[in-house]
Amino acid sequence: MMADVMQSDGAQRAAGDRPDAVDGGAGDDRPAGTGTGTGTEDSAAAARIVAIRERIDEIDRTMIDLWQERAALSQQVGATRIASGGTRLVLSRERQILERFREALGADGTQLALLLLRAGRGPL
Ligand SMILES: O=C(O)C(=O)C[C@]1(C(=O)O)C=C[C@@H](O)C=C1
Repeated sequence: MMADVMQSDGAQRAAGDRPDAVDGGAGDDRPAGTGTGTGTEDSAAAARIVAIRERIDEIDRTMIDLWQERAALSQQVGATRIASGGTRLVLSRERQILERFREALGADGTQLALLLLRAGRGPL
């Protein structure tokens, strides 16, 4: 939550008039730790945000677990291949993965897949 902004005429700007304001950002001059941290002073909206955030946090935990599992599996594949005299990388496979993420998520998918690949096999 941000404190309402006092205008030069002494009026306070309404919450809906500052959609670009940032809770905890540069213009937020309230003491640290005050407010609900939801970005709104409307209690019903704040409660809904807190409820939705529970699922967001659950999704984030799952994604972190999956990220770590994938990296470990990728390292196992690499170690298996190198131990058998094979190559460290298989670029044709990496291209398939990059394409899969690009098709599903667009340009951000490509960036995500690059990070995912680096987490497993290390930097190129
Ligand atoms: O599938 C493989 O062959 C892997 O080694 C795994 C992986 C990946 O993280 O997906 C990592 C490195 C390779 O260049 C290609 C793909």
